[in-house]
Amino acid sequence: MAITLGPNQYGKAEVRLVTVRRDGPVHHLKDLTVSTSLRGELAATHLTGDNAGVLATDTQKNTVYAFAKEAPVGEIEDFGLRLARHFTGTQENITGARIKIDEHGWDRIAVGGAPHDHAFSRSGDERRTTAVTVQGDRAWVVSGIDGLTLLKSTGSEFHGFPRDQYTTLAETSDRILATAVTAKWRYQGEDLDWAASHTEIRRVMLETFATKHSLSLQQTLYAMGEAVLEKRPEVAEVRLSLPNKHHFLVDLSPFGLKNDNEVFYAADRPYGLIEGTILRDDAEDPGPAWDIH
Ligand SMILES: O=c1[nH]c(=O)c2[nH]c(=O)[nH]c2[nH]1
Repeated sequence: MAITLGPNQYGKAEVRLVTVRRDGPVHHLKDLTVSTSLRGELAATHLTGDNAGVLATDTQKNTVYAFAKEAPVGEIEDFGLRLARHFTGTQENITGARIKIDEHGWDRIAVGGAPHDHAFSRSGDERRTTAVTVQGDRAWVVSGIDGLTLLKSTGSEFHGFPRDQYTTLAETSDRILATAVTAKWRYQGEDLDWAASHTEIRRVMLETFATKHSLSLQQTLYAMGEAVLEKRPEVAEVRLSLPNKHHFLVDLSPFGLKNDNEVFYAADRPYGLIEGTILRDDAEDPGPAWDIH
């Protein structure tokens, strides 16, 4: 039996980086969680412990902080591309790099109705994300949204599903539909206005969730991805992971009360998990863009 080293990568996970841009009295915050992963000729350290080609994960973390000082961080996609190209361009045996970045939002605190110069409140659970992969001369950018919780209180049905001896779920023509969106979209090209693209993709997905009458969360998932591809030519492929955050009608009959679709129990777990990919049939080869672990 022969044993070999399979695919591997290494890096520093979840480097917490906060920058303050001090342009006069109005400060600008960036709050990022950055993870680096390097790939390449790394057999020696695994097989013999020879670390001559291992750029320490501590150095990778320091590079993130130094880069944040040396130039404005800017959009997360650009920061990721700069870091990835630095690692592959300066370490002989490092041929590939993936930089994952989550951006946490902050809102200015309103004081007397006016946004404060330097006091902020966290925007909530939603994060803007990116995963930049550089392999040789090529780059792939997959950006997205995490933790965007949505709910519609009508305009959702679920019926017509098979019934077997284990089925108890009642058919419904009017239910709450709620989810927490994890979306990832693969860009074609990298000379893009990342922030504007993110804003528009988010808007299209939200509008579709709100306006598409839903016969299943699967149908809503497809509609959201399809709308993004129809409206945003820079996107080749959309992947969505949508937990079905069940809201069960509470049985009020023991109290002599009728529940007219008004009182719900918001279940925590288990939850349905609906996942899917929507893509252009003429999209260019995804390369290593998705092989994320
Ligand atoms: O939109 C839904 N899709 C399902 O596959 C499913 N399964 C289930 O129990 N409820 C729902 N809702």
